[in-house]
Amino acid sequence: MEINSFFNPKQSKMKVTLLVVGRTVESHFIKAIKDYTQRTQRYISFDMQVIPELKNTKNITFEQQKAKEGEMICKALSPSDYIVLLDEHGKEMRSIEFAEWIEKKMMTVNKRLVFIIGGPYGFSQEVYKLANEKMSLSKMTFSHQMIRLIFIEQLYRALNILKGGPYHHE
Ligand SMILES: C[S@@+](CC[C@H](N)C(=O)[O-])C[C@H]1O[C@@H](n2cnc3c(N)ncnc32)[C@H](O)[C@@H]1O
Repeated sequence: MEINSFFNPKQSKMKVTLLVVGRTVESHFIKAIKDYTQRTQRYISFDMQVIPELKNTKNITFEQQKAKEGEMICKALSPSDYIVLLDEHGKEMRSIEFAEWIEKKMMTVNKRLVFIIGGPYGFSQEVYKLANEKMSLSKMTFSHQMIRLIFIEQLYRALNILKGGPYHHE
């Protein structure tokens, strides 16, 4: 990849949102997510939007939980959003390929680029139908809490690659 150290992500109109289901509960993830969020915000407009977790899930099936979470995910989206589901069955990329991908999106997406992490049982069919793309961060499955940190670190890494920074070594 040709690294463009003059590239200025702040000039892009694109806003990146990471949409998640349920608050982050573990303090070690909260701390690290905050750190990588702040680093990422030096480069780009980025926020994490949290859909409140469902209450009393013991009395409903996994499918019912996915459907209810799916309804809330759909409500949080708007027709102008470019939607990417983080999904273990999606397309895999190397970090440098993800940097190139995000650079293209900065030039073509003028509104929100929304990455979505599913709840503990994944996405409902309604959410899959809205997706523009599906992206995998590994063939392995991570918890819906842990993948937040893994994704934000990769986003920060991609932006640092585009700026020609020292964070990524290949
Ligand atoms: C515990 S996983 C759900 C697993 C569920 N069996 C499924 O098929 O989606 C919770 C969420 O974390 C995210 N996730 C977990 N592992 C992932 C991976 N390797 N790549 C991308 N996203 C992942 C996805 O958004 C998923 O909906």
